[in-house]
Amino acid sequence: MLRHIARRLGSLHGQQIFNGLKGISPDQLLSKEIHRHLQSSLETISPISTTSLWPFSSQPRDFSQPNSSWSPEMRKVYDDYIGLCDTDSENGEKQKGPWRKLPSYNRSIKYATAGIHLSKLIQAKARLFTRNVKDQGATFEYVVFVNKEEKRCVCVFQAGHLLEGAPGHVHGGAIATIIDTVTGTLAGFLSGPIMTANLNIDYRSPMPLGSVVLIHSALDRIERKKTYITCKVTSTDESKLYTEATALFVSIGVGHLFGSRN
Ligand SMILES: CCCCCCCCCC(=O)SCCNC(=O)CCNC(=O)[C@H](O)C(C)(C)COP(=O)(O)OP(=O)(O)OC[C@H]1O[C@@H](n2cnc3c(N)ncnc32)[C@H](O)[C@@H]1OP(=O)(O)O
Repeated sequence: MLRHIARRLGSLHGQQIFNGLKGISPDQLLSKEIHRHLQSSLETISPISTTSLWPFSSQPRDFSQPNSSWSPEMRKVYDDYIGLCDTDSENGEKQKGPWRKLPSYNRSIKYATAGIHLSKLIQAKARLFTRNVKDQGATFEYVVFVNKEEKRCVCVFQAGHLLEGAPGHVHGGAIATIIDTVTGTLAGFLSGPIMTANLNIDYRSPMPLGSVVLIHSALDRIERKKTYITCKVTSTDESKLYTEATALFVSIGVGHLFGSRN
């Protein structure tokens, strides 16, 4: 079964996992041995900072590209950060910038289900929570820029009209969702595969629907398997504080995703 899973992962990562499975007899497939093989195979896989985790297509759609729903404010902040990313100079040389825009896809690996077999229907329809509404601008419009050297990231987030909680304002759960996403993206970028263990949020000011805000996340510390991230949500000029948060992410082995705690 796991050999089949590795094949279905396809492309780069699946092939690397599959190579790690060669020579394993069928009765070993569900043993602890398999988790060790998967783990050592995954150790050869580049972290998400260098390659995409997308296993289905060589050209997935990046949902964090500008679209017509973006307000001028969203577009301006995006352009400002793009200006701080790597650029190609006129003579064709790459100029290093401190920031990097991360791509954002709307699906993840469908077999990573902690051992629960998903129906074909769910496999086909599963989508990332923050990217599952087709109507552009209706929910989460966001793009994450990461600064590897400073171990921090900034997300430019435009909160759509379907995220209403208190009248005219963004739902606290939607704010928690985008904070979990951004802090989790940074933790994953720095520490590899993680899951959220704890998220503490202080809501300081109500956020009007349609707002464009910055979500600043930074590494606090790493202790063994634990990656602690701090987070502040502000207006784009940083004069107004909307939300503060701290998050703990725990590193997981591939066995955690495939149904064991190894
Ligand atoms: C592509 C787009 C990407 C977007 C990013 C999305 C990020 C979003 C990520 C999520 O939302 S994940 C979904 C929500 N999270 C979960 O469903 C996690 C469910 N919980 C678990 O699977 C496990 O409890 C968990 C992985 C969090 C911890 O696993 P273990 O309990 O096996 O951990 P372990 O026992 O090895 O503990 C490791 C350390 O973490 C500590 N720890 C674990 N859970 C903790 C907790 N809740 N609070 C504080 N400390 C905790 C634990 O005490 C220990 O500390 P020490 O190293 O000091 O001994």
